[in-house]
Amino acid sequence: MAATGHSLGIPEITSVGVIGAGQMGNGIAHVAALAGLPVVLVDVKAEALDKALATIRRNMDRQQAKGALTAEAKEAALGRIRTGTEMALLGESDIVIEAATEREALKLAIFKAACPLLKPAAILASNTSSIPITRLAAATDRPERVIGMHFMNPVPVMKLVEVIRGIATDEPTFDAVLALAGRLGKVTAVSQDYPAFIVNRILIPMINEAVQALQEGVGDVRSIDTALKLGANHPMGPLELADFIGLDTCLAIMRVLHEGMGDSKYRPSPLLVKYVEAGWLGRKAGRGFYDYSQDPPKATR
Ligand SMILES: CC(=O)CC(=O)SCCNC(=O)CCNC(=O)[C@H](O)C(C)(C)COP(=O)(O)OP(=O)(O)OC[C@H]1O[C@@H](n2cnc3c(N)ncnc32)[C@H](O)[C@@H]1OP(=O)(O)O
Ligand SMILES: NC(=O)C1=CN([C@@H]2O[C@H](COP(=O)(O)OP(=O)(O)OC[C@H]3O[C@@H](n4cnc5c(N)ncnc54)[C@H](OP(=O)(O)O)[C@@H]3O)[C@@H](O)[C@H]2O)C=CC1
Repeated sequence: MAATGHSLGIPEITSVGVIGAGQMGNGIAHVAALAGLPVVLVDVKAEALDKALATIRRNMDRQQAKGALTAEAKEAALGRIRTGTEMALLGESDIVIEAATEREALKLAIFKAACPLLKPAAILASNTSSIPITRLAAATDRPERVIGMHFMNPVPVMKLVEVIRGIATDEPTFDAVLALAGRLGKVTAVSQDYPAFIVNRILIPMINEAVQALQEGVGDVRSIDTALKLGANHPMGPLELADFIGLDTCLAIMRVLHEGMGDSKYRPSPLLVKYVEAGWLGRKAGRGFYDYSQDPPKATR
């Protein structure tokens, strides 16, 4: 492990820990392992880890089929990923990137539990979509080494990492994370620590508006998605994208915006709330605005 030589002694990042093996956690593990970094992926459920490893292999197979990856490079990358349900496994990681469910109380509990197990110099990053980094940092023993490292979904494909400094985040931590993002082949955009940062401050209210338009009957699911795909050249319609992100995550982000900005223009659409209450969370649940038990998926309204 090479030292960077700055006064706080934060090491150059040569190993990565990831907490939460859902769609984002598996993507972050994927790109870090492909960049040659040893990765430890931790989740509360062993089944989530098995599923994540299968997803990573499937996505790497796809890259191999396209000629972007050799079989040897794929096996080497997969061999760099260790998984487990114990957070103590993160004790050797230079950076730990938290990618658990978008719930502030859960993230605060994870940060509190993780700190005593990490190297004193380890950076603690959150992939949160919306929760203030300063608030998460304040729950730790190292607020200067806490930072937002917000990857986009699907991580292996999307170029951007949004980097968010909390009020206490120091320069070496910021620099180390910019360097890591570069090593992962990503381009960074720096956001101030305001609710939902840049991408989701703009993207999620658009999705919420699409759900509101659906609720009001302005158009059905297909009309709304077709309108934005062909009318604004979006790769996915807003309802298809909401299903892809996860409706629980979209709702959690709208709630952070609503509370954090104190402005009624951010109120979540009641129909979005109803879908989440029904457990229709999108692709990961098999049903959201589309029903994925059918091929092609069938619009639900
Ligand atoms: C909520 C938050 O906090 C922040 C967010 O992330 S918001 C969400 C941001 N993401 C988006 O907006 C995604 C919008 N959608 C898209 O860009 C595209 O639909 C998509 C890239 C996901 C898929 O594109 P597509 O053309 O429909 O599908 P497909 O042709 O199968 O895939 C395009 C490429 O991505 C690759 N790909 C797709 N999913 C992949 C995955 N999970 N892993 C690895 N590669 C993947 C494909 O192999 C293909 O690669 P090539 O270009 O080398 O051929
Ligand atoms: N979905 C998206 O498009 C994007 C999401 N994000 C952010 O990334 C984070 C993860 O989102 P996403 O991957 O979509 O969510 P998922 O629901 O796919 O995955 C979250 C994972 O975290 C696990 N988890 C829950 N509690 C713990 C815990 N205490 N310790 C370890 N793991 C835990 C969950 O397990 P279980 O299922 O058992 O609860 C699940 O496996 C969120 O903060 C989200 O806002 C950021 C960018 C894009």
